[in-house]
This record gives sequence, structure tokens and C-alpha cells, in this order.
Amino acid sequence: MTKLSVNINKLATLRNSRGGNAPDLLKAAKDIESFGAQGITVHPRPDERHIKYQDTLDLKEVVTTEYNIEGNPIPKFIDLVLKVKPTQVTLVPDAEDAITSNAGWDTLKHKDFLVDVIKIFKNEGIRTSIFVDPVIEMVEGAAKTGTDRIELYTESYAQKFAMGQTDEAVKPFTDAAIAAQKSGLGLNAGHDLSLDNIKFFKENVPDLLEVSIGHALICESIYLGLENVVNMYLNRLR
Ligand SMILES: CC(=O)[C@@H](O)[C@H](O)COP(=O)(O)O
Ligand SMILES: NCC(=O)COP(=O)(O)O
Repeated sequence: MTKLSVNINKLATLRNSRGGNAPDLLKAAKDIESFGAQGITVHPRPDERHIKYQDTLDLKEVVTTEYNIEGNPIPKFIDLVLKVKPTQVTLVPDAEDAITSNAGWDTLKHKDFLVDVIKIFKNEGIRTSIFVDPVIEMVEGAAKTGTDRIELYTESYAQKFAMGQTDEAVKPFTDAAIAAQKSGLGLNAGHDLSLDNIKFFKENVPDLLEVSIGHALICESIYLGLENVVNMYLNRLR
């Protein structure tokens, strides 16, 4: 079964725009779980442009499904994750000023760093995942870091799918999933997945354990309603 982890970053963006507490992130997370989602994802960036460090702590008290915290493992991020102890931490190599996540790890060049950081989290019983491009060498390199899982960075899939190049879009991910399975890695995926592209991805990427979806899901919910959209994703992931 592929679990749906809803990334609520953009609810925090909306909340921060007026400085109050609407939408209430804690209520939204509980509601999203009650609609059937199997996880909540947040990405507390260093500038706290949306999810704040305090949100990450507060959500720990209410999330009852899988809690996934994503981020670049700078010291204050590591400290936060060790304090929260989520189900899973997903390490993302994005620059502090990046408008969004825009690359996977070079698991060959950064192997020693990743080995050390992953060990810190695994020693605390936190499942680890690292964000990688669908490149066989990077997947095989990830297996040498000791990570439990990888998260395939799916922006390239979404872009090509939108241009109608569906088979070309998904093939690198099918191949990367097979390489992950051979390397004993669990498989997650995320970034720019949507109601339009998720079903084809799910049908062509084997052993997919979790997708984390945020931006498109929140945008779609403006028109179709949050509960309805969560269930539309769940139906496409069956
Ligand atoms: C790693 C990734 O692609 C997403 O999890 C990321 O959280 C999106 O970040 P923004 O919501 O800041 O665009
Ligand atoms: N890891 C991907 C994620 O959490 C959400 O990415 P997006 O759907 O906001 O692009």
C-alpha cells in the first residue's frame, strides 16, 4: 500500500500571511488524518517562511499517523528533529534561500556527511529517508549511507507528464525504484505530484511506500474541498 502523507507547508503560508492562527494547523492536521491520510509532512525551512520550528513541536502532540519532518540537516534542524522525534526525517539538500526544494543529494560526494547524520537519527529510533534524483548511481550511493529509505524527487516527472511525455517521464523512476528495491531501500516520492499525475506514477513505480504531497493538494482543495481532495488522492493510490 502507498501511504499518503499530506505536506501542510502551504497552510502555514496562508496562516502567516495575516499573522493570526487561521487556518489552524493543528486542527487541519487532525482533520486531514480523519479524512484518511496516513501521514503529515512539514518542512521547517531556516527562514521559517511557512512552517515554524514551534509548529513542528506542537504538531508532535496531535499527529497520530506518520509524522515526517523534511529539511536540510543544518545543526538547528538536527536539534529540532531530535527534540520532536518524528516517525521519519527526510534529509533534503536545498539551499537556505531556495524558493523550494530543487535537487536531490549527491550521495557519492556527500556520503561521509550523510552516514554521520543518518546515524544520529537512527540511534534515536527515527526512520531516515534522503531526497534523491532518479539516477541509479545516486540510489546505489544512498544505500551506502545507511538510510532506511530514499525519497525520489519527482519534479522532472511532473514537468514531462504535463507535456504529455508520460512514458519518458516515468521511466527513470521505474528504473530507480527497481534499483532501490535491489539495494534494500524503502521507497518514498514527492514534489509536484498532483491529482493529474499521481495515478500514472503509482501504476508505474513499484514498491512505493509513501508519497508526500503538499502544494498541488492545497491548491486543488481551494476548488474541490480538502476532504474531497484527500479522498481523491487515496482512491488514486489504491
Ligand atoms: C522536499 C520537497 O520537495 C518538499 O517536501 C518541500 O517541502 C516543498 O517545500 P515548499 O513547501 O517550501 O515548496
Ligand atoms: N516531499 C515532497 C513534499 O512533501 C511536498 O512537495 P510538494 O507537493 O509541495 O511539491
